[in-house]
Amino acid sequence: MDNPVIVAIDGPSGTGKSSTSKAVAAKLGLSYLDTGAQYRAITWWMLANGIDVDDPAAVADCAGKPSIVSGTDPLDPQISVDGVDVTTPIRSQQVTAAVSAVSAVPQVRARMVETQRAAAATAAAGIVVEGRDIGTTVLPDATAKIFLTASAEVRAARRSTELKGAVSLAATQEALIRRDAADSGRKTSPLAKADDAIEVDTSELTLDQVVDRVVALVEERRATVR
Ligand SMILES: Nc1ncnc2c1ncn2[C@@H]1O[C@H](COP(=O)(O)OP(=O)(O)OP(=O)(O)O)[C@@H](O)[C@H]1O
Ligand SMILES: Nc1ccn([C@H]2C[C@H](O)[C@@H](COP(=O)(O)O)O2)c(=O)n1
Repeated sequence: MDNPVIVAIDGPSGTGKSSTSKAVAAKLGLSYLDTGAQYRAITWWMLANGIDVDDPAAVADCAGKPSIVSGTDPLDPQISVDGVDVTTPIRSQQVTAAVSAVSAVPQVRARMVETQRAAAATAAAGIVVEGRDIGTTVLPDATAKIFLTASAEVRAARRSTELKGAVSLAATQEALIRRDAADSGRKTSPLAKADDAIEVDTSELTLDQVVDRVVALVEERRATVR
């Protein structure tokens, strides 16, 4: 039997990690884990419980309290906190604005990384894991590591379309750049491309083209490690 294939997909906000990862996992018959959703879920819990997200000590004290359960079906990725389905509320502007601060706290990261490694270790056929530090920290021995990029203009335009113009293009771009700076600048496992990751610039590619390219890269890597 083939070894489970582990695919790490990292990159800044809005580069297409989630869309690509879900489609690649579905095509290859693999599980899927959205680690950003996990950081959003713990952030949602902190906000719901009145924790000051700008106080790292307060966040660290509570890091072990919520029980977070992530689904790994690429066709229906769900996430719950203490039994509450938070798949939709974790996408709110309030959570988006607070998630970089919460995810910079080492105690939060330690807990999430443990659950992420456990999910990868128990995925029978293999898994596509997306985030910011998967190739560098969480799964450094992944079969294939992909780092997605796209220009800030393209990423903001994509998000703006998704938000149906509810927020201005300029404000969307500014928020993306601010979040990337916070995620790249934190001390503990910042957003970074692993030395052995393959960079795919998605600016000029359709989603289908990105998915085909990533599937081909995974198949190539799989063939060399078989
Ligand atoms: N290659 C592409 N061409 C056009 N639109 C795309 C492409 N890839 C993704 N999109 C769209 O861009 C938006 C952002 O994509 P997605 O949520 O997959 O990015 P992400 O990197 O996971 O973002 P985040 O890190 O903020 O969660 C979505 O609306 C998605 O449909
Ligand atoms: N491996 C990860 C994944 C995500 N984060 C943080 C940083 C992001 O701004 C935030 C939300 O992620 P998104 O849903 O936009 O992919 O979560 C991280 O630190 N490490």
